[in-house]
Amino acid sequence: MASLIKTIGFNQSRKSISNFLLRAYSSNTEVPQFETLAVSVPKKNVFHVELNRPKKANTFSKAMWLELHQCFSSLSNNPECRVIVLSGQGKNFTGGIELNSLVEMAAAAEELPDTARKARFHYHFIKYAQDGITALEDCVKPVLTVIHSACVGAGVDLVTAADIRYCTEDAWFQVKEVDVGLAADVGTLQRLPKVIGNDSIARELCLTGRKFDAKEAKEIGLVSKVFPDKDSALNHVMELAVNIAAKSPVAVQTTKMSMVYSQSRPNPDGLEHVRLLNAVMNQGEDLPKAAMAQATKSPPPEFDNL
Ligand SMILES: CCC/C=C/C=C/C(=O)SCCNC(=O)CCNC(=O)[C@H](O)C(C)(C)COP(=O)(O)OP(=O)(O)OC[C@H]1O[C@@H](n2cnc3c(N)ncnc32)[C@H](O)[C@@H]1OP(=O)(O)O
Repeated sequence: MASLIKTIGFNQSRKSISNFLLRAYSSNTEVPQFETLAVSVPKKNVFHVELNRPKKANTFSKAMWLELHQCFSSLSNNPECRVIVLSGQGKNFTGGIELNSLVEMAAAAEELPDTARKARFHYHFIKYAQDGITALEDCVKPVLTVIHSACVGAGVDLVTAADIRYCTEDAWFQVKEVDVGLAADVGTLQRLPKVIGNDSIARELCLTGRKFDAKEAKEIGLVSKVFPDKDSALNHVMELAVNIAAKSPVAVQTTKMSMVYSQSRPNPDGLEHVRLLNAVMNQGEDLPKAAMAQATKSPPPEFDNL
């Protein structure tokens, strides 16, 4: 390592040295590549997924729905990945669905000969889009989001499928589907009321499509913290991600699975689910290792990837 640093040269700043080491570290880790998403590994076991269509306000193209599904499914199965940070590149988090793709979808369905075939086409397209969003919830690794500027339409569907949401002071939100002639169909109507725990506010936001700002998002519980800007939000979220990534992946991932399962089920079902999960997971090495460290006030132990 010393010779590696020497070759970088003395005139480079500390920051550029750490960036170099970051890239060197990343190159040893398998990082999936996509057209509409940028994936990097800024910290050990922490993957950063960025919506990457900044010139088009990170709108959801047909490819983006599929790539979200592929990306979060692959990270769910990647043992190196313990926590995922999700944010957007450029000026906005996302402007929602690419409006021309909605028009194209309607036109393609119109080409079909009858109602049954048109309906089946719409059904498959909606499922295709839903799968891109639900992939965040199905992913067993926690997904922490940083939302800045516009988070419109499908953006709200996306962030309500994540585990933890932070935003910047300039963030604003809009469940805009009703204004483009649609009932939101990729998750907001199901998840937003549960996320904020207030059905009346959720219905008001979904039925009116009115914009709301970061302050209101915090008040209603859509986001848990508001930061002055994207850099400070990302710095904070990376610290949080590192903290979670250092914990037992068995405990963290089982916690997420149990909370997702229990979100829309009666408590007895959730309790049975976690009983069955822990009947298996408690046989792993993480429980005795972590419990012993706590009991003896030892430094936190290291855990194997899962
Ligand atoms: C089965 C799937 C069901 C899913 C349904 C989902 C529904 C929805 O998401 S409804 C919401 C649809 N989105 C909108 O109505 C937003 C429209 N856009 C805007 O309001 C603004 O563009 C925005 C606030 C997002 C950003 O404003 P800003 O001033 O920062 O940038 P712009 O110059 O307006 O945009 C930059 C370029 O991006 C293009 N663009 C933005 N949004 C969309 C969009 N939704 N669809 C297509 N293109 C979009 C914009 O035209 C600019 O492109 P260019 O002119 O080539 O520079």
